Amino acid sequence: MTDDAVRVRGLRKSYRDTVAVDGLDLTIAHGEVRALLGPNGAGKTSTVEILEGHRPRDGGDVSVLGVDPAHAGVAWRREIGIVLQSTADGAELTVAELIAHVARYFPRPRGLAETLELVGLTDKRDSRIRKLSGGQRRRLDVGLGIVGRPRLLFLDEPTTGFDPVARRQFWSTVRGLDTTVLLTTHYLEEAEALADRVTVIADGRVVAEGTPDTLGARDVATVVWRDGREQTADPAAVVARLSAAYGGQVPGLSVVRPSLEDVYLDLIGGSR
Ligand SMILES: Nc1ncnc2c1ncn2[C@@H]1O[C@H](COP(=O)(O)OP(=O)(O)OP(=O)(O)O)[C@@H](O)[C@H]1O
Repeated sequence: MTDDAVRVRGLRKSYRDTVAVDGLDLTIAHGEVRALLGPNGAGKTSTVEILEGHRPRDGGDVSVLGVDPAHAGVAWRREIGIVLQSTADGAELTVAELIAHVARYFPRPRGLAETLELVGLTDKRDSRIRKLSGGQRRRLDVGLGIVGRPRLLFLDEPTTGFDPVARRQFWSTVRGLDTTVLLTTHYLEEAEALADRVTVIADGRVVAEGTPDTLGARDVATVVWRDGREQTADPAAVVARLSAAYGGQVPGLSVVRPSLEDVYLDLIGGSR
């Protein structure tokens, strides 16, 4: 086992004249939840499909669970869980039947009850798949992705079309998993809720990487008061200083931190 679940160096992929991935580096530690963010066409899907072994690359080094996906076999594939954007097939089967069916492909699958519990579908075990709501189908997709106990789970825009309640339920499902996760999403809130680290991609390259709290100098706050403003990583100290200077209340005081969306839009600004 290598130290990292994913290690990518100088990844390149072009489609005819379009450079989709342009020298991308990515390292994901075991157990980490990593979010991949970027505008439409940034190269996220191309990158993820190369990591999944579903797309050939033009250049660069790729190691996923210690193996090059371009030459990986069945044993490696069983350690990978993939939840695509499409929804589950098998509309006439029940939830339990489909999960049990998929479980047979794996050497040591999770039990049916545990899988249903993890994705919040225990009540739906005997429902036909065609009768599930969109959000329930998506949870079933995740159930199918984790039933084989993958060491690495790919989630591609997992909550597109979810209502806010279903989205939060889904987030708690993902937080309950004990596996490395690579998540692509267009929801900044989702990245903030789930990811240990965030990688922002634009034009096929990494433009920023960090924790959701510190990405793009997000930990720098602006202290504004009636007579001035100051940027600082320690707003409490600035407020204490001002308070002493004004002898108590600081007139017109506010402390503002950029949202993850603010820093994200700033980071990709040049690529649009
Ligand atoms: N099969 C393909 N043939 C030709 N060009 C492609 C193909 N797949 C992707 N591209 C192009 O490669 C670039 C990167 O696309 P990719 O799908 O990797 O981006 P993405 O970040 O996943 O975008 P989105 O957020 O829209 O899903 C785009 O310019 C896209 O048009």
